[in-house]
Amino acid sequence: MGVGKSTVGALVAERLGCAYRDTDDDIVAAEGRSIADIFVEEGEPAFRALEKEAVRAALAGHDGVLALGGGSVLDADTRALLAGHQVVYLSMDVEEAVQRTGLNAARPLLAVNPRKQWRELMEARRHLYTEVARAVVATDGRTPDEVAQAVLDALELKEA
Ligand SMILES: Nc1ncnc2c1ncn2[C@@H]1O[C@H](COP(=O)(O)OP(=O)(O)O)[C@@H](O)[C@H]1O
Ligand SMILES: O=C(O)C1=C[C@@H](OP(=O)(O)O)[C@@H](O)[C@H](O)C1
Ligand SMILES: [Mg+2]
Repeated sequence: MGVGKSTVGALVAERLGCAYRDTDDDIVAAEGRSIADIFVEEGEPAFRALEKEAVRAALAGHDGVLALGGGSVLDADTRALLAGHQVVYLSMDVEEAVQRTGLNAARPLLAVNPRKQWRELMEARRHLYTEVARAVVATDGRTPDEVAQAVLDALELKEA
C-alpha cells in the first residue's frame, strides 16, 4: 500500500505506449463509491470478493499495464492467475510507506496506527508478493520516473 503501483503503473504504460488499468479504479467505477466506503459499509471480505472478480476481469480483458490493490495477492486463485504474467513487486521500507500514505483516509487498513498496521500487513504478505513476482524493484529514495525506468529494466522492456 502506497508504494506507487498506481503512479508507476501509469508511467510504465505511458513509456511502453500501451493501456493502463487499475483494479481499484474498476471497483470504484462499478460500485459508484470509494474503497473506504465499501470497507465501512460492507466490510473487508465483501471488498475482497469484488476485488477478486475485478482482477479476474482485468487479466482477461485488458492488454497493457495493470496496477493491483496491495491485498489482491491474498487470494490463491488470483495468485494462480498472475502466474502467467510479468508481475513486478515494488518494495519500500516502513518509513517511506508512512510518508507516502500519510494520514490519508483513502486506505482504510492504515487508518489507525499506520506504521504498525503497515508492518503487520507486510509481515503477513511479503512471502505472497515474492511468490507472484517475476521481478522485485526497490523504490526507496527513487522518484516515480526512476522507478518506472527500473521496472522496464527489470523486465528487459524497451520504451516505445
Ligand atoms: N517513488 C515515489 N516517491 C515518492 N512518492 C511516491 C512515489 N511513488 C508514489 N508516490 C506517492 O505515494 C502515494 C501513493 O502512491 P500510489 O501510486 O497511490 O501507491 P499504491 O497504488 O501502491 O498504493 C501517492 O501520493 C504518490 O504520489
Ligand atoms: O493492501 C490492501 O489491502 C489495500 C490496498 C489498496 O490499494 P493500493 O495498494 O493501491 O493502495 C486498496 O485496494 C485497499 O485500500 C486495500
Ligand atoms: Mg493503487
